[in-house]
Amino acid sequence: MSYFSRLRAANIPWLYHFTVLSCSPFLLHISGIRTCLLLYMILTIALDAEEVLKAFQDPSEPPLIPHPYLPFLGHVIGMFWHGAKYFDIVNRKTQYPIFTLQTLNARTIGVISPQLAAPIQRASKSTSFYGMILEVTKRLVDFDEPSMKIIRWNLDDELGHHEGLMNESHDMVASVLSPGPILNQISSTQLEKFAELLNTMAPGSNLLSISLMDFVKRVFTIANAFTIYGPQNPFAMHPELVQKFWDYEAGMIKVMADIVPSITARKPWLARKAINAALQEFIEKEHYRSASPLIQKRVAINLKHGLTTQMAGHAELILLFGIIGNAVPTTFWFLANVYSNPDLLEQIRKETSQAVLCSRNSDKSRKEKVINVTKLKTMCPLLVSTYRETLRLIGNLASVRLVTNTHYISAPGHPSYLLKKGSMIQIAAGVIHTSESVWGADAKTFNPTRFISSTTSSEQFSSETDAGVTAEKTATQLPKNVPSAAYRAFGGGSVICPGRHFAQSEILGFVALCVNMFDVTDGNGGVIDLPEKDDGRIPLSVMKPVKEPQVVIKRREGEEDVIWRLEL
Ligand code: HEM
Repeated sequence: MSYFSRLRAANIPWLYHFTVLSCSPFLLHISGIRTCLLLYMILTIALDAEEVLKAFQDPSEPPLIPHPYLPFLGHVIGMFWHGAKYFDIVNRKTQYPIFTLQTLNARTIGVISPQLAAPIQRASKSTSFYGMILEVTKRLVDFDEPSMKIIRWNLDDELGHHEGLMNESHDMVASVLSPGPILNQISSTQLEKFAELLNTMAPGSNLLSISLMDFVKRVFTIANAFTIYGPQNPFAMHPELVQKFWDYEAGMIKVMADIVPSITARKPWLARKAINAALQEFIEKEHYRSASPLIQKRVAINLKHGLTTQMAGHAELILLFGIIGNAVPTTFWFLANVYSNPDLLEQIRKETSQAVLCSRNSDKSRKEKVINVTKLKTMCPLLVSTYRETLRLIGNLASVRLVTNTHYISAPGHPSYLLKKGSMIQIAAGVIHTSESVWGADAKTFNPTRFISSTTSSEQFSSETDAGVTAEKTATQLPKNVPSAAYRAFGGGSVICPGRHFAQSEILGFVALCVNMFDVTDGNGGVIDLPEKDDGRIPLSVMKPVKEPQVVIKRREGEEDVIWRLEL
């Protein structure tokens, strides 16, 4: 199709333009014609520009969807207004597997098809994750320009080798958090810390009245800080920072907007200042020397490449967010899904009892129960499947990539698509996770058995530990016929979340411990209501609830004096 035919076919009111142009000389004076034509030109450019861009687009590019009322700005406002839901809104109208949105002077490519997501996340040589997130990170943690220069150096191997701070740090994090002895050691410390904290939270017949989210926040922040950052971590040295971290987390978008944040985002901005100061102290006083290998190596890399102690401290803020920012809301939803459904709770209690070992403590005065997390992964398919299903329905964080080299992608059943250098890609996890064509007619509903396979030979979900024990039913990575790129809770490709193995152990262990230790009810002793998901925010992590439920937590009857432990 020639450019001319494409222009003719575009959604442009040619008759209106022709009428205005041909009638204005007869209706207006010379000076009036000039003003009129000027106004007309501005209006035309403004209103039809995206249609013209669409007509001149390379036919192999993902089709451009012009905004119906407000070119250049309309889609940007839509994304801010509707958050991750915006791709769903656009997709419902167009049903394209991949499309382009003009966002100011840039192009955002929305990917709705998991078949096309697969080659995109594989093309790590022509796309960049860091190219998209570094500017956001700079604003989030308050990096200065000299640090950004160090961080940006050879970011995507553009100098032909794999050196540089980000490359070294990425490879180190991926290696330390991969299945193996270091990860096992970190996970074991974390599980022991969870048990130590929970044993003291609602002891004996005491009742703990608390917001369910605050309960998870408190335990996860203290335990993760201890496990990853060591006994002299900033939260142990300054306990008031636990609340401040979450004050910051709640206002990250406002801080990131960076419009006089000391006024427009005062609470999160002040909270960040306090945490950053404590992180700087953590580096300057060398408290990281007693932290996990992950932090010891990370700080060493950052200092070696020339970050100041202050900036090396700031750098930890983004990792802290990576460690607890997703794990906390995920655990909240996992608990909410289980405690709001008495049948599921009963089944999970029964199933996890297989992984509980009973004994007596050293002086034989109290009963001790130990939950083995390796057994949870291999013998408790319902627990594992509920975890994965929980993540499927709350994981709407788009995988973002910047196209660094113009290239084609292809996938079975689709034409080849041209992705041009400079375009920003967003693989729309939220849309893919709830697509009926991918997950079946019940795609939008919670089905805790979705990831259970009835065959004994199916792929085991547990990858990091010895999966010697097989159950009759096993939790599978994916239900039959669902392509692997359709499960996007942890992203995909070379930057797939390196913390996913750690997250799985800590979350399965924590939830199994809670269901075995506690009854969790609403204020009147009844079953808690499942809160509504807030899917209208710009997501930086998995979805949050619209309202955080208040709950009452107490030890299960007959179990009041048991000492609980978790082991890997
Ligand atoms: C349920 C919990 C978690 C979820 C849902 C989650 C999700 C994600 C997602 C979606 C990404 C982006 C990947 C992409 O765009 O392809 C990511 C990256 C990352 N996550 Fe996680 N995450 C979780 C827990 C953790 C934990 C516990 C850690 C650390 C111990 C961690 C460390 C990281 C890091 C360092 C990255 C950046 C990867 C890179 O630079 O290559 N995450 N995570």
